[in-house]
Amino acid sequence: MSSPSILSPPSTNSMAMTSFFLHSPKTHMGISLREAKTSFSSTFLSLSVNRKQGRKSLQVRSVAAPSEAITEFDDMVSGTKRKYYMLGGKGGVGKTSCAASLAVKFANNGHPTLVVSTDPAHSLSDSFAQDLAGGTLVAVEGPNSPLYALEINPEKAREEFRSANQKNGGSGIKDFMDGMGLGMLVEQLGELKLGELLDTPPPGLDEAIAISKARKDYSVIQFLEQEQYNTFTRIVFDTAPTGHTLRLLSLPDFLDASIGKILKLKEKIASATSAIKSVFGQEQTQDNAADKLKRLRERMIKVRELFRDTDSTEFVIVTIPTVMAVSESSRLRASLKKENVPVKKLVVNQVLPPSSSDCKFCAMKRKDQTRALDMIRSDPELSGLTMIQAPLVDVEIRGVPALQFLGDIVWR
Ligand SMILES: Nc1ncnc2c1ncn2[C@@H]1O[C@H](COP(=O)(O)OP(=O)(O)OP(=O)(O)O)[C@@H](O)[C@H]1O
Repeated sequence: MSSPSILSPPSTNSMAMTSFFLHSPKTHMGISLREAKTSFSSTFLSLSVNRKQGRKSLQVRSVAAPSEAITEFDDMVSGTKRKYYMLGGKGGVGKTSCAASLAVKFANNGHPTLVVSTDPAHSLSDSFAQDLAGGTLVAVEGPNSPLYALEINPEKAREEFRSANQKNGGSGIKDFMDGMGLGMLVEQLGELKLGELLDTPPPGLDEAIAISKARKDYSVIQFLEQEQYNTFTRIVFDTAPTGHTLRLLSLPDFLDASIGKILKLKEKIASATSAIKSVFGQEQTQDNAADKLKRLRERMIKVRELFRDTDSTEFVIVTIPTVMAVSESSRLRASLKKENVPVKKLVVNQVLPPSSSDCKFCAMKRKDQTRALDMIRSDPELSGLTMIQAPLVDVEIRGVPALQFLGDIVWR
């Protein structure tokens, strides 16, 4: 089965018109652009086929159906206050495609947007068909408003962390933690044998590194605090598969608790040293370490609040219609609930579109998917979420035009 390739740049007018040149028109299993017209009812896709240089030019115009005057996407796109969208779910279900298509759609709707991948197995570069590696902000070409992407590499950062940790005297750790924007923590905890503490990294540290990134300019805290990021009104996270994401989300709590304990210890040590020093008549050297730690703790609380703030943050679960993926999504939703992370939507990706001429394989597959969709409807964790069904399409979703096409189907 040969995949059609997308060769043309997108049309960028406000009617969400997408123009594709397709080599082959459709396959049996996935939705062809023509089938999209009848399958996913709240968007009407009016298609016209032109002959141009021997290829078919297909124009897709999407118009909101009257019954959906206020759509889910209207809600997501409205307002210039910054919003964070975190997309997560089981490996391979389409998190990156959905996150990238959402970012493109935000940018095409006037939002300067940043899309960040915290998945160790990055596929943002593949998804945008552009090299985004290197751990710095890279401009994505194509959308109407600025769209930047950032791939954070936790594996590499962890290696840096370990080798830094093995250096003598703790300066390596200090340099590395400085790079992560946590240098202050090292300075203040120098006498508490931080090296030993860091030698046995607590759960969630990988994610701390991933999220704070080797360059402090790109840590989540920086996104919150630095003026230069004020321009981004939408930040979309393509998160790592479920387990990593949960650890990441519980991290602010973990750090909060750890810093709380360290603070108490620090205060005890400070009062003990000051008692000794006063006996020997030395000047009291109680530094403001405790204050600094308190400030760090407050910043961590800010991050935690961000994850839990229903006004600014939403975690979108992405799944596919299989029993295994649905079961995992249900567990993810339960864990997110426990963490008080707001979840409203469930994207069910790769749903077979209706067809009057199913082959045996397609009919079986459809039956399977119907069972999984029913499972979602009766699942106590998932049934309350808004279900967004995204069709299995017959083109590989790569590059801005394809992402724009997917975005116009999924995010309505
Ligand atoms: N609706 C769809 N129709 C057809 N193909 C799709 C669809 N959604 C995603 N894909 C394809 O599925 C593959 C996996 O998608 P993607 O990389 O977005 O998943 P992921 O969940 O981010 O994966 P990972 O967990 O490995 O990062 C890609 O080749 C992508 O093009």
